[in-house]
Formats: sequence, C-alpha cells, structure tokens
Amino acid sequence: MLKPQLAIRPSFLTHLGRPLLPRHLRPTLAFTPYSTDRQPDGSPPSSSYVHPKVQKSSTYSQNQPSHSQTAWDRFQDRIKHRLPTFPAFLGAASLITSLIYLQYSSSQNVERNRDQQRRMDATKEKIYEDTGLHPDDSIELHGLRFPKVKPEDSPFTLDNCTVVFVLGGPGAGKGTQSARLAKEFNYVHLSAGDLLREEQTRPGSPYADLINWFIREGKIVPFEVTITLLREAMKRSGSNKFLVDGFPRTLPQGEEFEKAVCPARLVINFEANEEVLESRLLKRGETSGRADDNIESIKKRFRTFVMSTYPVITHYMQADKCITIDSSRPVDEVYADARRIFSKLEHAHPTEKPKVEVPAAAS
Ligand SMILES: Nc1ncnc2c1ncn2[C@@H]1O[C@H](COP(=O)(O)OP(=O)(O)O)[C@@H](O)[C@H]1O
Ligand SMILES: O=c1ccn([C@@H]2O[C@H](COP(=O)(O)OP(=O)(O)O)[C@@H](O)[C@H]2O)c(=O)[nH]1
Repeated sequence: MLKPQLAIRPSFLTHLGRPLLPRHLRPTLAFTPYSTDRQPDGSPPSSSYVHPKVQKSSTYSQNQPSHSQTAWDRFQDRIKHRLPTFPAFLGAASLITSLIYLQYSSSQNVERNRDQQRRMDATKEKIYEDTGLHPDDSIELHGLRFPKVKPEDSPFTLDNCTVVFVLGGPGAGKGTQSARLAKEFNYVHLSAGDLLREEQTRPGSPYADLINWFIREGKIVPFEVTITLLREAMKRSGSNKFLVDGFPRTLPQGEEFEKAVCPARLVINFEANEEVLESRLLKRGETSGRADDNIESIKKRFRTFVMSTYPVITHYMQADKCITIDSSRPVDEVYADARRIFSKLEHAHPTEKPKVEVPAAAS
C-alpha cells in the first residue's frame, strides 16, 4: 500500500524564502510515496525505501543533485547544509544598516541636546540678570515674569469650617452685602479682589506688575497667586467661618479650593443686568481710584464674567448649592433677603441649603 509523505519539511526558513522566488521557480509540493509493505528482501517498511513505480516521478532524487534541480531545490540544499541564503543575507544586511543608522542618529541627538542646553543656559543667565528671579522658580506670562507660587508649600486645610462663596457680576453688590453679612453673622469677609489689590500695592511684592496687568485687562489673575493670598488670610484670621467674596472665578479654581482648603457650604449669587452693573461701576469709578472702573475694563470684565465665572454659578445651581438674589433692588431690600438666608443657614442640615424663598431676579 502506498502512502504519500511530504518531502518538504516545513521550517521557518523555507517559508521565509518562498515568496522571494519567482513564481515559475517555486516548487509544487512533491510527495515521496513510500510503502508500508515489507521490502523485497523481507525487511520492515522504511521511509527511505521508495517504491520503484514512483521513484522516477519524484521531484527530488534524494541526496544526488541533478541538472534539472530548481532554484527552490538549491535553496533547500543551502538550508540543509547551513549555508547562507539570500533572505538571511538580506536580513543581516538590514540589521547592520539599522545599527549604523541608530548609532549615527543618537550621536546627532546628543549634539542637538547639548546645543539646546547651551542656549537654555544662556537664556536663564539673561533672565536672572534682567529680573533677579531665578528662571527655575519663576514663570513668564503675557511678557511678565513672576515667582512660581506653590500652594503645597504652605498647606492649609480647614476642618469643621463654613465657607460661603459670594458671586455675581462686577458691581452686583458682592462687597457691599458681604460686609454687612459678615458683621451680623460673625463671618470673616475675604474679598479676593481686595486681597489682590493689597498685594499689588505691597512694597516689594513680586506680583505687583502681574496683578496690575490682569486687573486692568479684566482677566483672572493666575490661581496660584489668589489661592495663596486667600489661604494666608484665612490662617491669619484664626476663624473657621468665611464669606469668600468674588471667588472662585473659574470652575477649576472652585474645585481646587474645595479640595485643598474646605468644601463650600453655600453659594450666594447676586444678580443684576449689565446696564445696572455698568452704571454702578462707572459711578464707583468716580471715587474708587480702581484701575478697572473705566468703560474699557468694565466691558472686558463683563466678558470674563460670562465666559469664565457664570459657569461656576451654573455648576453650583445644578449641585443645588446656590441661591440667587435679585440685586438690582435697593441695598436694604437685597440685604433683607440675604440675611433671611444666613439666619436659616446655621439651623439647616449641613448638606442642604436653607429653604428660603427669594424673589427671582428681573431678566
Ligand atoms: N443694591 C444696590 N443699589 C445701588 N447701588 C449699589 C447696590 N449695591 C452696591 N451698590 C454700589 O455699587 C457699586 C458696586 O458695589 P460693590 O459692592 O462694590 O460690588 P461688587 O463687589 O460686586 O463689585 C458700589 O459703589 C456700591 O456702593
Ligand atoms: O478671584 C479673583 C478675584 C478677582 N480677580 C481680579 O480682580 C478684579 C476685580 O475683582 P473684584 O471682585 O474686586 O471686583 P468685581 O469685578 O467683582 O467688581 C477682577 O476683574 C479680576 O481681574 C481675580 O483675578 N481673581
């Protein structure tokens, strides 16, 4: 009985080399039939014994290379005798080329990095000479260089504290109402704007130019500066009840403050339309001496409020932590609503806002 047996033993190299050969040189799979019958001399069947009927039709004449040998056969022979084949040669060549290229590019990188380092050192020296601030400990923003503030250097977390954020557009009456509330309900009133203005005029403050520029432009001073000033003021006060007026100005500021210092108990939003706000601010500008109470800065402040601060109010409204008071009414009327809220705050459940009905702001 004849059984076919694969003469080509599958190996990685035969598969590797096969596609490189032109189609007409590729072998068709040749079978070397062998017999399971006993051999003519009576010895047991052997895979090396080829039946005479099929011996002639075999593609391979066993160990003897013949003139009709194909390129594939020669390739097979080379593998068998562990001689280098074309794909192996190609692989080795590409490996060597890659190594040479890697070596070349890494030496180029080293040179480029050295060059960059030299340029950075020169710039740092110049910054140090020009500003007296060490470049590694300072930041440049809008052409202004100021020392890096690291709130983690002065950690301050309050346990058992009550913080109420007082928000609203510029001129909404945050400062006016907060001052009265703080007095009556024994809170410490911290106006972020006032703290920044104090820092701006403090002799030797490295942040003076920076704060001046941001306030005049109606932009929000980098948070690290403001939170540091707030923390210092909170520490100094020795209290644990704060009305934080005009802060947070952005969502990340609120998140950071609540995480690092203390969660807000409540948010009061004083609301009035831009027409009312503008006329109040222009009037205040006649005597306030503030660099931002002029029409150009006011317009910019309105834009910043809508873009950056209103989302903070919306966020706390959605969290059911915010009460809005119509502040376009006279000061006393506004205060009457505000004090009703604070009267109930002490007795309200610590996670709930006080249930007080206040008239909606006119749109
Ligand atoms: N309810 C009000 N009606 C009229 N004027 C007000 C009222 N509340 C505050 N003001 C005045 O408007 C200006 C802005 O008030 P302020 O409390 O400084 O606002 P904010 O702190 O929100 O900028 C101040 O001159 C203040 O006296
Ligand atoms: O947390 C704050 C509070 C205030 N400001 C700056 O201080 C200015 C005045 O703020 P303030 O609250 O004193 O006045 P408002 O604009 O609300 O009338 C703002 O326009 C900002 O430039 C800031 O950058 N971060």
